[in-house]
Amino acid sequence: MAILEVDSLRKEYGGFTAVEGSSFAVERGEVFGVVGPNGAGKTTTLKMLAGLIEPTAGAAVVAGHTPGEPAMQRRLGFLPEESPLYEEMTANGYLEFFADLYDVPAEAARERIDRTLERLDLEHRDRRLGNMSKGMKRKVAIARALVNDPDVLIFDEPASGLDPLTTNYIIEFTRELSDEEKTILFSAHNLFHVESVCDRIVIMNDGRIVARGTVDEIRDAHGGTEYYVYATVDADGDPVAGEPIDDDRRDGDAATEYCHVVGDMAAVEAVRETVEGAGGRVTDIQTETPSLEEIFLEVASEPAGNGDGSASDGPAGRTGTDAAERTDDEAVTEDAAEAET
Ligand SMILES: Nc1ncnc2c1ncn2[C@@H]1O[C@H](COP(=O)(O)OP(=O)(O)OP(=O)(O)O)[C@@H](O)[C@H]1O
Repeated sequence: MAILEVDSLRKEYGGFTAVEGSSFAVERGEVFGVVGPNGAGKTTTLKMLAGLIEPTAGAAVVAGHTPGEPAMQRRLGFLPEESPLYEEMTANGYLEFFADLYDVPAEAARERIDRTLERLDLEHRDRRLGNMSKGMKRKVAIARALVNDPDVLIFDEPASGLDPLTTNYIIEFTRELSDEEKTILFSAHNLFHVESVCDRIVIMNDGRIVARGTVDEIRDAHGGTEYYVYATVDADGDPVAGEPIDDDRRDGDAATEYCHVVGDMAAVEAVRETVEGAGGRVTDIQTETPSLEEIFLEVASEPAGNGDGSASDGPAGRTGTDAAERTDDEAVTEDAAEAET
C-alpha cells in the first residue's frame, strides 16, 4: 500500500511554473528516486511533500496526512539540500534539542541519537558543529532527520559534495533504513548512487515527470540492451537483410566482416543461422547496455510534454482522474504513456 501519494501537483512562482502535473505513489519501504537536471523541479516537489511550501494545485498524502499537518510532521524526516546547523552547539546538544522539539522522551532520544551516530560512524559528538567537517555536519543533519523516528524520509542531495567514504556510509545507511521499512524519497545528481540505492525513480525535466519505473524498466523503454553480432562472410557479401554499420566494417583478406546490431537473443540466433547458412560464421557477439547517465541525457534533452511544450500539454496536462488511474507498475517514458491513452 502506498505510504506517499502525489496527485497532479503543481507549483507556480508568480507566472513561472516550477512543477506541473506531478503524480506518483511510493510504497512503504521503498527508496524512490527523484532525478533531473538543475531546475527540473525536484527540490520544489520535495518541499511541497515536506509541507514547507504550499502547492498551487494538486494534492499529496504522506503517511495518511496532508503535508504541513502537525501529525504528518511527526512521521516525516526531512534532510534539505542545504542544512545550516547551529554552529555553537555540539552534535549531541543539537540533536537533543531537536528531539525535545518533537517531544521525544529524554531516554529514548539519547538511545536513538547514540545509535544513529554510531551507525553513521560519527566521532567527536561533543565537538562544536562549527568546527566539524562538511561530511560530519551532513551526518548530523541526517541524524536530525531521524530524531523523531519517522516513517517517511525525504533526502534532498544527501551526499552532495562529500568524499567517497562518507558518501558510501550515507548510501549504505539509506539502504539499511529501507530494510527497516522506512520509506525514502531520494534526490541526487549522482546517477550511480541513484541506480545503486533506488527501487524506482521518476526523471523530471522542466517541472514535469518525463520517465518513471525501475532503472531496468526505463532502460528497456529506451532501447535496452543491444547486441553487436560480428560475422565474417566471403566475397559474395552479407546474407543478412539490412545494412551493416559502416564504421564497424572490417576488411579481411578473404572475407569481409560485418556488424549487425539487434535487440534480443532471438535476433542474434537468426543472424547466426543466416550467416552460417551462407557459409560464413559469427566471429564475435558483444552487448551494450545504456547507463542511467546515458538514458538521463537522452530523456532530459527531449522537450517536456508531447507537443508545443505548453503547460497544458503532455503529462502535466493530465486530469486528476487520469493521474489517479495511473498504476505505478507502468514503467515507461511519459511520452509512451501519452501514446497509450
Ligand atoms: N522561491 C522561488 N521563486 C521563484 N522561482 C523559484 C523558487 N524556487 C525555485 N524556483 C525555480 O523553480 C525551478 C525549479 O527549481 P528547483 O529548485 O525545484 O529545481 P531542482 O530540480 O531542485 O534543481 P537543482 O538540481 O539545481 O537543485 C527553477 O527554475 C527555480 O529557479
